[in-house]
Amino acid sequence: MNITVLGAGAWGTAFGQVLADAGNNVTMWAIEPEIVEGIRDHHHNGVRLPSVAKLPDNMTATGDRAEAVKDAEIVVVAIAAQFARVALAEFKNLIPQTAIVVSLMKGIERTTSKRMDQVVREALDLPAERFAAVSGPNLSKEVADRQPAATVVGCADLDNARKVAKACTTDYFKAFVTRDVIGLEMCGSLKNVTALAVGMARGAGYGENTAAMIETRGLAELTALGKAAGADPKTFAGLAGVGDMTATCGSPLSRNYTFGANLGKGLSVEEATKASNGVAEGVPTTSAVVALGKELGVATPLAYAMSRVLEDGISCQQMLGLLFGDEITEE
Ligand SMILES: NC(=O)C1=CN([C@@H]2O[C@H](COP(=O)(O)OP(=O)(O)OC[C@H]3O[C@@H](n4cnc5c(N)ncnc54)[C@H](OP(=O)(O)O)[C@@H]3O)[C@@H](O)[C@H]2O)C=CC1
Ligand SMILES: O=C(CO)COP(=O)(O)O
Repeated sequence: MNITVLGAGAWGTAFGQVLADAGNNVTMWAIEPEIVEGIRDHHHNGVRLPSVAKLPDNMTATGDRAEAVKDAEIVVVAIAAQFARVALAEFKNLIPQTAIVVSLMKGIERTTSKRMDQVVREALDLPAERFAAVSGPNLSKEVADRQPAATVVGCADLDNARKVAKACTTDYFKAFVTRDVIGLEMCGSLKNVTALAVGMARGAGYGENTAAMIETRGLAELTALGKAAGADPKTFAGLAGVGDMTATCGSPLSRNYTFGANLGKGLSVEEATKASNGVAEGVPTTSAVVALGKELGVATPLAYAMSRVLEDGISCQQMLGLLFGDEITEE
């Protein structure tokens, strides 16, 4: 198949390699000429994925939007979530009417509290059956190293989910399918907020008990919010839920975990942003989750506590103190 990936960041490029390894012709679109030239002329993305010495031969790049998508059967979107709407507006009349559009993004739009399925479909005026989300425990560097991993492809039309899953299946990358797009979106976005908190606790020197407490309460929070948004509770126990929570909250390869760890070590939000090796989606997503919780009538103590860290600079101990009320409750 001809597949175009919009955004040659770490995950966009690593997923592009998966698609190329699966036998597809892959075109990466990027704004920065340095990235385009690197991938097109040298099969290397030295800016965002330097660990891969040589990207596959069936992977090229362009900075021209029309050229990028003109023959695409699948268009994959891997742009930082807060910029997706603006970036996609430029592709609205260029993407073929038959193409399936796949989002790899894990974030909630801060200005609207909308999930990426909503943002992408609104920006491109796309029917539900032509939108798919991909979410799972997929730290980009490990996937780029071709370490065994699995993911979940969600689409309202299960045949289209299968088409996308087949397109990204290799001997090291396995894709499952689901109809639960909302569940995938909620898992991917909210685990980033939890990873910020776990990272912060680790950076402050706390151990396994504290990390497990935050992860478990984070999972409870994302399950409650996801259910209220219309997700299937089963999704939270799967790869995109518990799976991604485990990977992201347990690895310094995660930008969200590392951002949190830097806060825990005493860096300011500004300093942690400067130190970040790519987008930490949990940062802008945190306040969007708090707003979404209010909209859906679901308590979001973890997201609220992290929003106080990000907005008011409260300490790790103060953040942890906000996770629980004073009264004794059932778990
Ligand atoms: N890295 C990972 O392990 C995983 C990441 N994800 C998700 O995938 C998404 C992308 O992540 P990743 O590739 O790692 O992030 P990076 O930080 O490596 O790259 C961000 C990408 O967004 C692009 N971008 C930013 N602003 C704009 C804009 N205004 N217009 C167009 N493009 C823009 C960047 O382009 P430029 O380089 O030109 O600035 C770059 O391609 C995120 O939502 C992330 O949560 C999901 C699973 C795994
Ligand atoms: O989503 C991820 C792994 O599944 C990557 O997490 P980060 O965006 O925090 O690096």
